[in-house]
Amino acid sequence: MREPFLTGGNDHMDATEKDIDKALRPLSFDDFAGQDKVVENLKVFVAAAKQRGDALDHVLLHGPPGLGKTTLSHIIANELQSGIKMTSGPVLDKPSDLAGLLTNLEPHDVLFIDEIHRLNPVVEEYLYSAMEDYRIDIMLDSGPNARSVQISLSPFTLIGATTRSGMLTSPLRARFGISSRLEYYDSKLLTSIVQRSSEILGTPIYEDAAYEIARRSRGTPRIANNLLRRTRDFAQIKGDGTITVDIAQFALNALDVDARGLDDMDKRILSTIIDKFKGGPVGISTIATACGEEGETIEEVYEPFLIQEGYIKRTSRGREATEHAYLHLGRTMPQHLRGNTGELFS
Ligand SMILES: Nc1ncnc2c1ncn2[C@@H]1O[C@H](COP(=O)(O)OP(=O)(O)OP(=O)(O)O)[C@@H](O)[C@H]1O
Ligand SMILES: [Mg+2]
Repeated sequence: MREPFLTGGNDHMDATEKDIDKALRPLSFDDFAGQDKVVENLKVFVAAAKQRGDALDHVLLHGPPGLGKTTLSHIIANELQSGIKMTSGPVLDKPSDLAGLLTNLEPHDVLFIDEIHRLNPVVEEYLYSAMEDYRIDIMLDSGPNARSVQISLSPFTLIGATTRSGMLTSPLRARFGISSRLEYYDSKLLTSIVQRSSEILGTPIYEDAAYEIARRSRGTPRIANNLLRRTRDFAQIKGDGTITVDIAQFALNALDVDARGLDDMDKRILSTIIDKFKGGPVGISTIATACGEEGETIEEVYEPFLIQEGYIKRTSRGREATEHAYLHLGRTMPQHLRGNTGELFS
């Protein structure tokens, strides 16, 4: 398993870490760095809905973990000056769970459903009429006494977040009027995020040190903030509390984050493809078994970055390591594999 602080949400954190996490979270569009196009559009849609006195249309936010989907949802609710209720796909077990949440919404409130690709299909059916007509039909009793009652809901905005938009059913996807994809951040943006976070934490940091953390954060603000927190520990214990580039390099090496931001599991995936499967093509489930990780996690968390950075290729026959991956691991790509460009197939 990958170090938990690099991947998942904040479930593993203790109270203080959660407080820090909260303090670092941007609260308005203006605090939110990057994703310019997404943010510009959302600003317009929010302002227009407010001006008309309507609920904002339903929003789907998709993209790899840690890029700001949950953060943006809170920002949207803040900017709408509306309340927000949070839940997640796997938690909504029964239609009554959903009905309970929906009937408690005030007009124009936001209902945030994380991991919306993991909704129970029965619950999902109920969501359709809620999204479309702001009403739900609930069955009372069963057998001969069964009857359905219709409950009207306040106009609300559903914000769905997912790392796997491909797994959404098309009826659900079609009910989102707004769909935004978050992309990985470049090092410059991440540098400014690291600088902002250090300021909030009260930790002095040199710009080159912020950049060092940024460029080794897999394009992901959550990872940048986590690496910053750990680097701050090293600065406190091994230095005078200020984060210099030397401290940053020392900390990142100690955390097994390499010069390109690849961590232990990334490297394990690449070396598996190269050493065990002669560079591929090899299927994701085979890679997963060989690496001792869930296939889903590899597909959601690791692979998108490795593909974007050009270390692996998805072909019709599976995943292949690129020459870039061979070089990064200090290997030479066999002559017969060079120029063997598999077609992009997803
Ligand atoms: N644009 C940004 N500017 C500054 N900080 C950001 C930005 N985006 C995300 N963050 C920080 O990164 C952390 C992770 O963001 P968030 O929890 O919103 O990601 P997510 O996309 O919901 O991830 P997951 O898919 O794992 O739920 C947040 O705590 C926030 O502080
Ligand atoms: Mg989230």
